[in-house]
Amino acid sequence: MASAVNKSVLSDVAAEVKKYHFPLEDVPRLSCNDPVVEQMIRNEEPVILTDTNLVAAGMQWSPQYLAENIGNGLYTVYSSKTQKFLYYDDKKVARVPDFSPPTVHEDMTFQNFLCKVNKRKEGDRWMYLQQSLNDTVGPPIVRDFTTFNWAWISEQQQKNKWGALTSNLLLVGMDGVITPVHYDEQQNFFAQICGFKRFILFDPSMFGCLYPYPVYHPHDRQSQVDFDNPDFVRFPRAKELRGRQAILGPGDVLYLPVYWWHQVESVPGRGMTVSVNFWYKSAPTEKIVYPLKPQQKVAMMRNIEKMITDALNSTEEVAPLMQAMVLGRYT
Ligand SMILES: CCC[C@@H](CC(=O)O)C(=O)C(=O)O
Ligand SMILES: [Zn+2]
Repeated sequence: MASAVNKSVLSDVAAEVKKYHFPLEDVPRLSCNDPVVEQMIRNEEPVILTDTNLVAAGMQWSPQYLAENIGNGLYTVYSSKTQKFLYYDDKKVARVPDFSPPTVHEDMTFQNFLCKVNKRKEGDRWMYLQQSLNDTVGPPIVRDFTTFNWAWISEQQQKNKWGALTSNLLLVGMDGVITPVHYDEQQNFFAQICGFKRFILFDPSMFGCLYPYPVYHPHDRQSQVDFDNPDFVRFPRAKELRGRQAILGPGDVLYLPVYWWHQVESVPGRGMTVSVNFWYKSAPTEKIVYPLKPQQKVAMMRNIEKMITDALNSTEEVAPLMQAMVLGRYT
């Protein structure tokens, strides 16, 4: 099946998206039947799949269709003063006394969310609905959900020995919203339904150039580098960033490997976006093979940070202890 997204539209969108200080190479767009795809997924390389038919009847999930069919359940809607929706973990806020949450979240019906978006005026807060699909959705949505291409995606899960499907997040964004650069600890098949999303991706070995917040911080897994205004004094190695770009249109599915950094932008001027992601627990490490993969080193650094923070029972003492271990001895 040909790519549902028209190539000339994709090149128009590519010309519209914001440019940053780092070079970007295009992620390949391939048919899911291309033998190269199986190898790329096994090697944990990002790839855009143009013909999975993964979300099938979900392709009719326009914001209007969802408002008419999703029922009157309450959904999590984040609002932000800016276009950026920097994720924070509620459970870690207590550890950072002067932390001020960059977004506010409230539960509301889908209809109320859409009404607020349609009534929004210049200067009002930006809004982004992010809700795990669960059994509160209306019967038509449940029916559509059953038409997803579960045979194909379960085959990927089994072939790559991934763990359980942990959630399907329904993402409905205003035109122009941005999820700043971060990594997740799960494998992700990301299905684009409405509008266009531009992914900026960096492989896990770029950890040293993206300066994530400390593990105990509410912004754990998120980079401290602001791509719109990079602070090269605090974060000098951000100059070394070299990334990849994936522009997704309706029907496209991105394989986003675990620990790969990504910033996700709902392309301005192309309408509201609707996406559904599929998060899977990653495969357990069967046998340690050297040299270790960058992902394994990130997991190791996380465990060491957690262990030291818990053992010291103090966040302030972590850096002095690690500096005492390393400065003048290993550097
Ligand atoms: C809360 C998850 C947001 C999503 C990015 C986006 O579509 O804005 C993402 O980061 C992911 O699927 O991993
Ligand atoms: Zn993510």
